[in-house]
Amino acid sequence: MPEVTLSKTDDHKLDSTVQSKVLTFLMKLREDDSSVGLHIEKMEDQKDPRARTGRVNKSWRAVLFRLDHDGERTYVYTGTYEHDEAIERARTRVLRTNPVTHIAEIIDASAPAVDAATEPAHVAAPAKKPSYLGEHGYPVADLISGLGFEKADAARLYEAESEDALAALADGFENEWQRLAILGMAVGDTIAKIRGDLGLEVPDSEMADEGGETAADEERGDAELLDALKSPASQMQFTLVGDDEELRRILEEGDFGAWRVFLHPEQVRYVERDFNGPFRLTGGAGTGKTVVLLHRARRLALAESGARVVLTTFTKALAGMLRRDLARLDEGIPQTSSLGGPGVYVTGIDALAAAVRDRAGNDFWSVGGEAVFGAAITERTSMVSNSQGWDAAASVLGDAPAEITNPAFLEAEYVQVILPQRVRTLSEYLAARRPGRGVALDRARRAAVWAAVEAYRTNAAKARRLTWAELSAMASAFLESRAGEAPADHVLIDEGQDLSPLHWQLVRALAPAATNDVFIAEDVHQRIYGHRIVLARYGIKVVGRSRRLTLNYRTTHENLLYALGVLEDAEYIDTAEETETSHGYRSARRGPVPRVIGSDHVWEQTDAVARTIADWQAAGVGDSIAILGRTTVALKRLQRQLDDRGIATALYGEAIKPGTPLLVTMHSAKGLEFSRVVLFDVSEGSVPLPLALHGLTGTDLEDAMLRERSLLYVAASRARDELVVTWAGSPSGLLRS
Ligand SMILES: Nc1ncnc2c1ncn2[C@@H]1O[C@H](COP(=O)(O)OP(=O)(O)OP(=O)(O)O)[C@@H](O)[C@H]1O
Repeated sequence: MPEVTLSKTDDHKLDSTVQSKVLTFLMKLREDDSSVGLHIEKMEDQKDPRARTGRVNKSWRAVLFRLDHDGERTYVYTGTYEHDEAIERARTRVLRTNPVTHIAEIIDASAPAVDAATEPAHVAAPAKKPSYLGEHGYPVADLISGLGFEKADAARLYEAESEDALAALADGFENEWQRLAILGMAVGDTIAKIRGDLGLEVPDSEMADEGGETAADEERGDAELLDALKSPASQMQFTLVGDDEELRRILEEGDFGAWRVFLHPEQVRYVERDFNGPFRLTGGAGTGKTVVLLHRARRLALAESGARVVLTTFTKALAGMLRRDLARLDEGIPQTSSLGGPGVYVTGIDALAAAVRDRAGNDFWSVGGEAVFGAAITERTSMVSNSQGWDAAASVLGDAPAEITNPAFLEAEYVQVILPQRVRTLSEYLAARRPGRGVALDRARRAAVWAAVEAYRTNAAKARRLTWAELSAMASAFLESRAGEAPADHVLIDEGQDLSPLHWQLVRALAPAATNDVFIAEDVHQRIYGHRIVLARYGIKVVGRSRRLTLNYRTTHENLLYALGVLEDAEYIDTAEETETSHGYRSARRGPVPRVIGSDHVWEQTDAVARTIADWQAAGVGDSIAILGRTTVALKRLQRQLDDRGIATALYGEAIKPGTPLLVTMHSAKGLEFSRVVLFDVSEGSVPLPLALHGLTGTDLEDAMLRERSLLYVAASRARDELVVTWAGSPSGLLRS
């Protein structure tokens, strides 16, 4: 039975009847390639002796390459085309191992070859106009002997006069590695970095000579090619199919399922590598961090039977998506619904604290109470948000300065200082360190704050309520008291930037320090909850153990630039206390420049939104449209107004007819993506939301402003293809002029 390796194709764009014929064809091929009806045929004058076509139906042909080794046969399927085009491709394309990088690639051997005698340096000489690559220190010889470009291709790239022109050329190249290398050069990566990103370990001395003869490479053995197909850089484009079901899924899902199969070599590295302690993967919105986490969770769960893997994130909704996507990735991954059980336990971080409580039984209230409150407490029956109860507690402070009577200040002090340090008495509070807290507190002020804390705790005890932050603190304390009985071997965290100190303490207590104990995906630019924190303070040391992903899979280049523009003018410090940069992000896809529509009046803005949606729907893009707004109230009002204009929409979470545009708050949009997005009412007075800044001063105010900026970035980075931003009156100060 032959094996089939699929290359990334555009087959999902084919008519569905042709697609189903392709599936039947490939299933038959896997069964028996000599079966009548497949018509596996060679071409006249074909450039690659391995090339074949196969009959999908009367008008369509599959283009294949046949490899034989050790009595085994493998077909590399490269797509289905109309008869004549298929014949032409099979005649002219060569599947080979790149002589420099050993990546498997498909080249067009009909392209006129550049004279082999031409010195590489002279290839670029005819370009009289300024060359972007030339001016940015990429010698043409390096493109050829460092990255493996053909001379003719290197010459073509040298003709690009700007970064944009260079990036635009990427689309015309047939192989993933070529497109990524070009995008890398467009954003200024060195050749060494590009090689590193592609996972090319071959030392320079082992590379082929500059301009090595490609004809000789065509004759390399099938065995070598089969080997090359397995390299990480080749696996971005080629995948060996395990069974017919997998074959069907890959063909049907096309681009949407690509994340399951065609990982970037860097993603593969972070999935496969073992780390001796915590590791942090950073990267902008859409750079595939969650995809790495999902694959890594699978890897860890399947590597060792009985492994207990916890996969967690900030919200319940995001955890639900992780659970769904893990099953999508591989139904065979054992998922467990109980903490401490073998398999992957996927849940939100607060639910994780609740799982520790439920597993612990009565001891939880005595051990946790003692550690956090100074004495055992009786069971609390009502779980409430961290903000609840501070208004009443603040009232005991009478006419103390506004800085410390502000409920948001008190809540932050409690969650960032008092609970993480398990401060139980006034004297402990007087001695507590308050790093990163802007408002200075002398003895008298600390005593006043402590009085508010005591009132808060007394009120909560009476009402038998507990906040999620307190629950986390108690859960960590409980786990610490049971050293040697930790319920997890590996904890993987998504959206790490949003977790609070108490969450990190919980993470630390869940899995003992060991190989692959903690793996964090985070993007500090997307911190929309909580405060700036330093991980090392909570026993998680990631300094020097952090890497960054830069290739954006989600949005077009144009949308990416726009979203990144929102971050300009602000400084972001990450959890390892390093300044986060947005430098080097790139996207392989192109699309229209985002449109900003300003209106004098609110009703004009609504008209503009209605027109935009109607245009998209008229153009047949009914699917995957979202309108993102700052608050649910504003979105509900807009929904009524759009309804009056004949545009039906649905609030996110409601059962809807497929194709209905969704109204989503910017917060809920985290983790989602849509083809077309309207960012609604990014006006002064709406974004930042005055209520989110109310009463805050000093660092708390700065932090809240940063969160508002991040929220806009999160929202802008949800659009895959098209982005429209609207405002009324005056634009938000967070929008770029
Ligand atoms: N190797 C890949 N091939 C194709 N698509 C990919 C790949 N990796 C990720 N994607 C797709 O890119 C999009 C973004 O991926 P993902 O959600 O993992 O990014 P992220 O970095 O976690 O984003 P965010 O920070 O915005 O949540 C998803 O649609 C995902 O399926």
